[in-house]
Amino acid sequence: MRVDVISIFPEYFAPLDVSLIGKARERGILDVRLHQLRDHAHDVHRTVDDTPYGGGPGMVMKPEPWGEALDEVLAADPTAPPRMIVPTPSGVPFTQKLAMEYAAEPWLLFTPARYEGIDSRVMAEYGARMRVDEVSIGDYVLAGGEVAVLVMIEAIGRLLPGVLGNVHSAVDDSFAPGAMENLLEGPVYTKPPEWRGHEVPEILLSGHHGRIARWRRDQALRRTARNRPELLAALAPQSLDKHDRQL
Ligand SMILES: Oc1ccccc1-c1ccno1
Repeated sequence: MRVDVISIFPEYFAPLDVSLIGKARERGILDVRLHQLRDHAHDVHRTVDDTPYGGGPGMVMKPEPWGEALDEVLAADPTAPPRMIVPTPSGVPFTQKLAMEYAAEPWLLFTPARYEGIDSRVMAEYGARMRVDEVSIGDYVLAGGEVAVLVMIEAIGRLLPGVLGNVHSAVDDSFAPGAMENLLEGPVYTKPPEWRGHEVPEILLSGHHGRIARWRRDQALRRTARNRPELLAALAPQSLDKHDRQL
């Protein structure tokens, strides 16, 4: 997968050089290319923003630098454009389902904005040429979209074939399709069996895989009921068995 990011702070993406995503890049699974938006602002101050038409607080990102930067990226393959993702508090929710959809794409283009956002004519111009998604990573306001892009690249990148060492990790994720879909993951334990007087639940040392799976599902249901009751309410009734309903 190719991923292009246009930003005035490309240095924000240094974390993509390390750990899981860094290794995926080294192995050629992920090809991340960063572009400095200011290289496409040609005045002496390399200006990328201006005051909003109609008044109001803050500044809006000018269309010209974005247009030049986007045209340069798209020139790589004009016949098969990327999917453009615009992080914004006003976007559709970024979910595991959307991450899986994006993980199937050959080319993604992220356009993190600062200030009050990008002049809307940019999305109108490029929306006529390719799929442009406005996406939110949550109901809060950031100083800019770079952190949102980091979140999305990690969530998408870990789903690419060959990135996760243990294929089951992605399948067993919270929110991944399957038996635990829309349930939060329960508690996890590792050695030592006792630590500061806290013992590992006996069932996990029993070797009874069926009972262990049942215990883990119970713990997932309890944690989901406690922390995200709306997810439990949204579960299809047939996805809860007789035992689940007794909890
Ligand atoms: O708060 C933001 C500011 C700029 C770009 C994106 C965001 C955002 C907030 C939540 N998801 O995206």
